[in-house]
Amino acid sequence: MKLPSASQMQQLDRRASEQYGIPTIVLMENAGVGTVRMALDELGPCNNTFAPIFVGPGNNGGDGLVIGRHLHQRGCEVMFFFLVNPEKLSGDPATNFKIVKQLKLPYHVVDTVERIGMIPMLIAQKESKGLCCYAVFDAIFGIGLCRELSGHFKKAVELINSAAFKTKGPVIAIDIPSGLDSDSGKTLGCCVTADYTATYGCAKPAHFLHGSGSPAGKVAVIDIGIPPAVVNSGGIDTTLATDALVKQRSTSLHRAITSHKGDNGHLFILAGSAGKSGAAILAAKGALRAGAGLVTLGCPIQLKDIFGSALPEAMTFLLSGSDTCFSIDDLAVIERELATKDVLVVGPGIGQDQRTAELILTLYERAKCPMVIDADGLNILALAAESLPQPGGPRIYTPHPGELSRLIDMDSGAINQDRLEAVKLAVTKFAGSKDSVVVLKGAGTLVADGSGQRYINTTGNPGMAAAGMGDVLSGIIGALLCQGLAPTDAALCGVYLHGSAADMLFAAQGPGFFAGDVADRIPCARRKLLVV
Ligand SMILES: NC(=O)C1=CN([C@@H]2O[C@H](COP(=O)(O)OP(=O)(O)OC[C@H]3O[C@@H](n4cnc5c(N)ncnc54)[C@H](O)[C@@H]3O)[C@@H](O)[C@H]2O)[C@@H](O)CC1
Ligand SMILES: [K+]
Repeated sequence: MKLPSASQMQQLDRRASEQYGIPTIVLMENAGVGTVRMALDELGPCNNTFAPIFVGPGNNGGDGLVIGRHLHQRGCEVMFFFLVNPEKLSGDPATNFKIVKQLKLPYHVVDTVERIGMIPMLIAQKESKGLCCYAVFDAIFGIGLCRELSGHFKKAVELINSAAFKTKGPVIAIDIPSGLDSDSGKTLGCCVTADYTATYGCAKPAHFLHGSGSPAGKVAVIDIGIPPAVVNSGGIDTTLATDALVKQRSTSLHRAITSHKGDNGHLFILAGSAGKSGAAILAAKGALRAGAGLVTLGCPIQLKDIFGSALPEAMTFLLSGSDTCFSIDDLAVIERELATKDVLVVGPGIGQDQRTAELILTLYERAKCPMVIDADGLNILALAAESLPQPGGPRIYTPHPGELSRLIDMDSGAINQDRLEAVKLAVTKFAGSKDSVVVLKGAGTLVADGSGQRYINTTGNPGMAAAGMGDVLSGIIGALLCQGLAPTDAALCGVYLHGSAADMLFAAQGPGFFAGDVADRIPCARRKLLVV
């Protein structure tokens, strides 16, 4: 599912009307009718109910007027609350206002903070007639929002979000919750927290950038009649990682009946150090559960006993360059080992010892195989950012916002304000080459590649904010690369499977599961996706 930016969406609307002659008022009518159908499907009939509709100054408000008209036709008592003087509306919203007036539908102008304060009393009058609220419709601002909410606009949003209002009925946001920036997901002052969002033509990035905590609630995409050819030629570079997309990108993971371990790749992992041996075990576990044929853990001498006994399915390769950590003195033997391996995972728990840093930077430059770089591997790259060599092969970087902040020298607060832009910056500024992929972890994990494509993941939950989750993910991505997926697909499918496994645990028991539990669920998540 393509996710256009606000300006791309405006272009799609424009092309539908200018190139194909579809009048914008028809698009608006389709939007309103589609929303009412969605509401009826979700909430049941609306006769003998009432519905407050908050109407803003632009076309989003116009959608609200169409919705009100069609609810009225089905027996609902609509109450329009205009946040601007409706006589000053122009274009399609003005036309729809004229129809509302002809139909003598009741409306109130609430264009000051004081007038917003009167809304609860007006609603109480409806309730005193024994009517229940069907839903509250937020048609204040859509993708045309261009500055922070203030004054009575802010007050209206606060009223919709207030505890007293929430008990009245579900909130349905029109196109996008008012106050939410469509491209970045940033809240401009404050934003409506909706139960449902009816969005038009295409969903927008902001609907999914907050992961399972989205203020958009359940999102329904309403077909308003924009020809698919317009959407497909819109140059949209952001895509939602849906079940269908991930299925399509992972079909090559299907196992032949005659498959043997040699067919499924050999992963080499450099992870862990004294006190952080668990990072290596979790990465190896993630990789084995995600189907890597063979996994070998590079092993500093001091960790020999732990690595040897913790996970019998993984092999170990003793590295004697340093007792406690990986070292540049291990380079020759590691390079020999890599000749028989398909993919390298580096970073979880390795620390930032100078000898380790030299090793990682040299491998970054020389290893021809795909390399997944996580945690301290990323911190080492960040410290060397000024003189970073060109990578020797495909590289997949898996930072969380703090690590990305060090990598691209951008404040992590600024990264969180616009994660889509930050991940794009990272893949161009830092990663550079066509085969580079950046995975920005968090609620609504992002994947960006050197071709300019960006993906928003749809799986995962707050239970994943726990130790070792990233280690498991690096192993999963390494395993998918081993099984032949291209770097972008390995990252995309890896984050999806990781989140999907965690979602099974969250549904069964809520937060408190371990990273290792997530690894153990990967085969179920994979089976759900691939059937085999
Ligand atoms: N153009 C089209 O063909 C279609 C547009 N549709 C609807 O139109 C919406 C976009 O319409 P518009 O471009 O008119 O934009 P909006 O309706 O989102 O609002 C833009 C108006 O709000 C004002 N504004 C922006 N931020 C403000 C703030 N913080 N405080 C006060 N005023 C503020 C702007 O100056 C402008 O007057 C979409 O989200 C969708 O709901 C749908 O009807 C489908 C068809
Ligand atoms: K809205």
